Amino acid sequence: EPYEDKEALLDFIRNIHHSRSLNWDTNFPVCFLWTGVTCNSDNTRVVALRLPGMGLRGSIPSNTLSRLSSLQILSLRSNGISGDFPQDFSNLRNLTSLYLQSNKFTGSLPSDFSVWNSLTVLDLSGNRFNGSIPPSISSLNHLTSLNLSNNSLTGEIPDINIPSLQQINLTNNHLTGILPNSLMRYPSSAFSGNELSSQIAIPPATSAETPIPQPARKPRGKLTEPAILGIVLGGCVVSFAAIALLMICSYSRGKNDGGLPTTKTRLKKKKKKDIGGGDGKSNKLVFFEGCRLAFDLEDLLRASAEVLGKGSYGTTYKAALEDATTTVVVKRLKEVGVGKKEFEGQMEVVGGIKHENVCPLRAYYYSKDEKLMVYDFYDRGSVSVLLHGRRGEGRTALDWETRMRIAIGAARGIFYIHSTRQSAAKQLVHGNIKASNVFLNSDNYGSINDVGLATLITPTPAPAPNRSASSGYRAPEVTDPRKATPAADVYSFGVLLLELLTGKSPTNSSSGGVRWVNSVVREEWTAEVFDVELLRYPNIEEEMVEMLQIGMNCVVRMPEQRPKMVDVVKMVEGIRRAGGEGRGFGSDSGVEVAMSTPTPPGSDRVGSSSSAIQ
Ligand SMILES: Nc1ncnc2c1ncn2[C@@H]1O[C@H](COP(=O)(O)OP(=O)(O)OP(=O)(O)O)[C@@H](O)[C@H]1O
Repeated sequence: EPYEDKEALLDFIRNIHHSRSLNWDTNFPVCFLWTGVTCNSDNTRVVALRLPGMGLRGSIPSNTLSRLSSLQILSLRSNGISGDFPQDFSNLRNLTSLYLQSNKFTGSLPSDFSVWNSLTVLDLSGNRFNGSIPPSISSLNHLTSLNLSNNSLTGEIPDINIPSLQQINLTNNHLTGILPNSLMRYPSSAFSGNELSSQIAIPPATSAETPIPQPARKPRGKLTEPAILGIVLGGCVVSFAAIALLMICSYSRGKNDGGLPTTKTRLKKKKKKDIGGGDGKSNKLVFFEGCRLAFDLEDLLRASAEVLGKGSYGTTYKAALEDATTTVVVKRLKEVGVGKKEFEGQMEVVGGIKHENVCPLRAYYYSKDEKLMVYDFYDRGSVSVLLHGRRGEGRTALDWETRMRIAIGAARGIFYIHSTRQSAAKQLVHGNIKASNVFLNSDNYGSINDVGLATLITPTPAPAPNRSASSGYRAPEVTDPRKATPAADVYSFGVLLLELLTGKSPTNSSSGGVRWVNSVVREEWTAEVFDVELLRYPNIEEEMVEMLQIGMNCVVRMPEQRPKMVDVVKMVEGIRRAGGEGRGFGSDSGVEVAMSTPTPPGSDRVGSSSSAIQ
């Protein structure tokens, strides 16, 4: 814990009015749970404080934030803070980014800027600062962005000769005189709205900031491969899925149904040789309780099937029956690295899970040569498809509400999985959390698929473009996915959150996605980091910033420093609560829901520390 910084933060918040509630509870770990606070890697110091739009009012109490001497990023933008620029901020010598824009600061700018010689971004726009621009500002020789627009600054513009400075905006002040030579290289619109002598022609622009280029979005081709495979393999696949299902169902139903017509028996014999490996008699499709698959062999004979995709664990098929109401997904596993007993034991645990945020496993099949799993078909596709499918082609954007529900549902589902026992001695872990394994349940909340597979299967490289499909989500300490830990799932969930926020898939560039977010967050180019599709929704910025912080907490490098899933659920549910606008999410009690769900057969619940934090 950063004890001294914690005291400084408490002194600050107790002495300033804030209309939005903050979860700065002294019992919560500052570095993991406190809204807006980011710590260094060993959690001894606070390095960033971001409280945009928290309804802060009045002046900043002296000798509070100035004690955060390791602070690098300070954002208090979009509040109603008044009073002078805090003199004691001169103690914040490590500041790299200072965002105080859109407040009600008055008085003159600090006279000696040289104390912040690490500063790269300075935004004091949209306040009521007056007086002149201090020449000492030109000593900030790391500055890349300076925005003093929309204040009441007077006097001449000093010589600001900073080679690193890329953006400058001094518009809408009362500056006079002529523009110094050192600033001639910037667009004249950067100085409009002043009373400068007519040495330069000033176009009537309102914002003069050089637009930050949007990161190029690569076309996402995730759907094309299954489509192509579907076409290429169509013929044989249709027969495979239909025949496989036919055959396995005939095993399971043959006895009950009192025999099969001749034609089907012939098929049965054929498949027995093909996939049963001669031991077909003892193998059958095992349906789980609650499975209402209303198909029979006739239907299956006519079923059309297509490849949905090839993953690291095998090939996934969609099998649609002719009645147009029954569609199932069959996953054909390869390289199962465990024996029949262990496989069946695991399937019983997974099949026993009944939770609204975990996709149900309907049935499985095991023989020496063939291992199949049967799931419901989700016709809207995975979260990966919803997020990245058909970008730029008039697709329906995935709205913020749904992204929040995906995050909350996925968190609850993972927490439930972690609360289930794989065996008497072992907690169940997912091991392969990623957007293509999350679907929407009937309430549009996230639901986790592929439970229990990672630990069973010897991973083999999936075909491109899926080759690195899991690696962008994989925690750095995981070398063998079969040995994933709960903390590794937390990491992968963090990547999923960042993906929901940025609209960017981590799958194409190994951990590049996260590194990208990290670098952008450091600069707090907020509008840049978030998915452009989200910019159209009003009043969600604070929620996005909060989700971003949770994501960042989950992807810290050291596994023991990541929050536990029980806390993640509360944090994600708390995003909306923090907004305090009465727009909650149902019971908003995923933890409690999970805890009170009946124990799945064959699995004991692991105790949880959920009561520790309320
Ligand atoms: N029940 C389902 N309903 C609809 N689509 C599904 C279902 N199960 C899987 N898919 C989709 O089929 C495709 C292939 O899935 P599969 O699980 O084989 O590979 P993956 O998720 O890409 O990788 P991995 O094998 O590592 O999980 C994915 O796009 C996935 O989202």
